[in-house]
Amino acid sequence: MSSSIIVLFVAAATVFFYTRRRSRLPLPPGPRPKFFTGNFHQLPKNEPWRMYATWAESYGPIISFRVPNKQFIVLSSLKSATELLGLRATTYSDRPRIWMMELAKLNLNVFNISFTHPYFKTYRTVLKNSLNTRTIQTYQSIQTEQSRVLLDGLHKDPEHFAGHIKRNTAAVILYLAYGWKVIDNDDYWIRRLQDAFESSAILSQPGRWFVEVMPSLRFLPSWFPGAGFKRVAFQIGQRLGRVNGTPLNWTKQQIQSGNYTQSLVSKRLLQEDGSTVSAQQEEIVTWCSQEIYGAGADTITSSLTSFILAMMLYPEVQKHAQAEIDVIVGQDQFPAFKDREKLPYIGALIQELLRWAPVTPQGLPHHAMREDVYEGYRIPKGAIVIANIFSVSRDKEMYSDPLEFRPERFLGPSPQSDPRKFVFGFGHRKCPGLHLAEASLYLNISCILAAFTIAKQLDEMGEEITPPVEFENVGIIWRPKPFKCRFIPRNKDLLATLS
Ligand code: HEM
Repeated sequence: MSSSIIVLFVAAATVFFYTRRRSRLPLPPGPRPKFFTGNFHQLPKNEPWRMYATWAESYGPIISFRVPNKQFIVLSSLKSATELLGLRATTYSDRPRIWMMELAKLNLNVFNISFTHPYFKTYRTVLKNSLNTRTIQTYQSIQTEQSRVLLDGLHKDPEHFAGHIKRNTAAVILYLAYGWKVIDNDDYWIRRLQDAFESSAILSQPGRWFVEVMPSLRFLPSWFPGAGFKRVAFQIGQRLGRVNGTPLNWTKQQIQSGNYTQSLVSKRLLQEDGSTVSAQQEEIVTWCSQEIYGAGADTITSSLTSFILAMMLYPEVQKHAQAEIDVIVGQDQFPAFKDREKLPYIGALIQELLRWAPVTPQGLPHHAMREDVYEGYRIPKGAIVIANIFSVSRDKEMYSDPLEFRPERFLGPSPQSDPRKFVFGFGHRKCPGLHLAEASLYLNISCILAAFTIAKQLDEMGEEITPPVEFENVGIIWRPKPFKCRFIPRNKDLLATLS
């Protein structure tokens, strides 16, 4: 009896002292907060990752700051991001709660869903099954078809190159998600989905909604003065729900008619014995298919637009890549998927593109599910943990002259660190679309380089105009600001095969 009491006493004392020791540990260093508002006043509305990078220069690779009701930890080195978000994934794979998303009833979407929600694992399985390296091979024919449409658009209407790129990425995703074939530039669904996703981005806009600072406000009735945020959330939620149900219902009708194309939705809804799936399974398919559009279209579009900008600014890189294509593929055909392994410079160019212009410079926020200790610092339970992909991509110890676009850095006997270790995120939340993204980038980039030379615009005197290299963020996506360029055909015979 007495020995059990001693054991219990020792255990309790150990827990007590250990917890005290942990909670006495300091938070990672960071800018001095104000008493009530924390560091809110220092956070810019746009490109916050630049501010985090500046702080990291003063305070080191692990920093902390706070805004009312939220503690942030920002990881600016590959080591810290990998060790926490990757190696300790069971602690860091949750997402922070966004109350406006919950009020709009959008919290079950793939990006926001809690790691502990029973749907989480099923989402990842559905996405993995549709986006793994083997399955994406079945999308090669639609990718090739849409790549030809893109080249044709760039040839006939180069001024609107951004629109052609957008159509290309959206068309591939709508096809693989729903079996829907885009046949013109002004596709009804692309317009509606785009519109819906852009309007929903304001729900998670940092600093916009006071309810994120004072969550108890969510209990106010929507008619109450000052509860306008609830009406906004409700309206956006309703609107998105209506838009998102439409393509899924279309696929269901196609399945019922017996005349349908295999897609993520059809594979999930169609039981082998012909029976219908449960409402819960249908809900899972609805979220997964709509989020594939939300996640896939804008990201690849941003990267392809950055590619056009980089080729215009670095003509010697462009020439090198074109020379590789000409030698390996020849000048009488477009590069195909079968040529991918034989084009190492194109592979390195894509790595450099992902590093030089990271599509999501601060990824998506992770959430600490329990208190943790790292390098002598305390990471409190509930902290929002951000991997600053932007800082890592500009880390001078990993990348010499990081602002330069230099694919060579990934070639030769001692290549620099592969950016795919961080640009697609970490741990159990790592991007499930990375293989599809890389395949799309490969095909479109190699075909564009085979067909055109991308060049700067000319002024009235025939002199080249160098546009400023300016990026903007739309939600979490970073993309070049609109710019002009020329697509000079390299091979008229090859382009003639498009018509
Ligand atoms: C260049 C293209 C892309 C980049 C750079 C990119 C990057 C990322 C990053 C950084 C995350 C957050 C990971 C984390 O939380 O640690 C993410 C999540 C995600 N991505 Fe991508 N992505 C790209 C393309 C795609 C594509 C094409 C798809 C689908 C077809 C896709 C689907 C998703 C989904 C569903 C998530 C949410 C995963 C979750 O929260 O569990 N992404 N992506």
